[in-house]
Amino acid sequence: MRATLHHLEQTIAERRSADPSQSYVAKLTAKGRGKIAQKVGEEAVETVIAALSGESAEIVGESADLLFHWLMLLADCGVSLDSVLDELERREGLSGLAEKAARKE
Ligand SMILES: N=c1c2ncn([C@@H]3O[C@H](COP(=O)(O)OP(=O)(O)OP(=O)(O)O)[C@@H](O)[C@H]3O)c2ncn1[C@@H]1O[C@H](COP(=O)(O)O)[C@@H](O)[C@H]1O
Repeated sequence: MRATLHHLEQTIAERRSADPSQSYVAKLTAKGRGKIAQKVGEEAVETVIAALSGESAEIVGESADLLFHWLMLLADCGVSLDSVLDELERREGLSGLAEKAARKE
């Protein structure tokens, strides 16, 4: 999971400055952060609709679109994927500590 997302993060970083006529990443980047954010919102809504329909293939496809556009938004904001994954791992550690504390009570 980490490796796939990191590879896509790297690809996006490389394609941002490509020829917009040859690259979707470059084309959307050129439209600005507002448009990238809008795409994230649209793909999130499409993922929700797919989830409510219960169609696994739709959920997979829309989730992939969402993650891809979310990575594009992170790149545009200069935020690394690692910083988000690190935050999730920090929270996992916190919940582990909370569980240990609860067991001691
Ligand atoms: N993972 C993706 C990926 N997922 C979705 N998309 C594109 O995202 C677009 C948005 O989907 P929509 O259904 O909203 O289509 P749309 O109607 O064209 O949307 P609008 O832009 O018109 O709003 C589609 O054109 C898809 O082709 C992607 N485009 C690229 N990638 C990855 O990015 C890499 C670099 O792509 P290029 O920049 O095109 O070289 C590729 O090798 C892939 O690994």
